[in-house]
Amino acid sequence: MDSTPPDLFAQEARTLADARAAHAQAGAGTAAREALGELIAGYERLLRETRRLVQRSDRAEREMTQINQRLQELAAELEYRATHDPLTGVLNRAAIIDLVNRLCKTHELSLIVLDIDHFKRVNDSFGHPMGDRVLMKVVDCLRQVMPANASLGRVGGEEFTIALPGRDPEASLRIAHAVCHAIEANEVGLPDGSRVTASLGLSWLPRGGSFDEAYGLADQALYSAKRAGRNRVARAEPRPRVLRA
Ligand SMILES: Nc1nc2c(ncn2[C@@H]2O[C@H](COP(=O)(O)OP(=O)(O)OP(=O)(O)O)[C@@H](O)[C@H]2O)c(=O)[nH]1
Repeated sequence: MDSTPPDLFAQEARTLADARAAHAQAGAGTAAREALGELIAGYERLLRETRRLVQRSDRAEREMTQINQRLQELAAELEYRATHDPLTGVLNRAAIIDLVNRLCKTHELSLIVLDIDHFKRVNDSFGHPMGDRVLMKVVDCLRQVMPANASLGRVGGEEFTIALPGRDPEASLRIAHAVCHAIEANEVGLPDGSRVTASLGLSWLPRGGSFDEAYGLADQALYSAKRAGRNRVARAEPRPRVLRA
């Protein structure tokens, strides 16, 4: 198939060819022939200049399209960097807080706060890069067990939060236990073969809550789980739903 673009000035080129032919046939030395010759030269110059301007504007349009595309890519990259944790790729603190606050307006919501147990020991015994590796492995594991509509964020060094919108307290508790077991069963490859475990605090709020409220309750529960021996789930008393009369 011919991919050459149609000549925008085909009509003008034909007119010029006709004028050249008329010029060739006009009687030599006549004023009309001379005037036609000047007209043809001027028309040729105009046509050449117009073609050049059109080419330049086409090139500028292509460059603008490329710049626009690059700008869109950069904006998406910037948005991603502003909302994600660079190490693990999960939502960062500000982004998960924002998301939970939005979800709370329309959903009842459970919040899990998860803290890796004795994580300092991992860093101290095997070095910071191994600590980073454990964080990434834990996130991989969480992604595998979390329900599809759950959201995961990193709220602190070795502390993550999972938002579970639209789940009742019992279903959320089952998910929290599944998460806790999955982390314990996960092979993270520590040099001494030891397991990594986590403690989890769980809170549940009816629609209309906030991140601060859900996090405060889950954090207290997490503290209880740590005090009770770690590698377990503790939950805050679910705040009762307000039922319409
Ligand atoms: N490798 C690595 N370590 C981190 C990162 N952020 C925080 N930490 C470390 O996480 C550790 C947290 O330790 P602690 O708050 O004492 O808690 P813990 O040792 O997990 O003890 P418990 O929570 O009581 O079970 C500290 O050693 C921090 O340096 C990180 O991005 N990478």
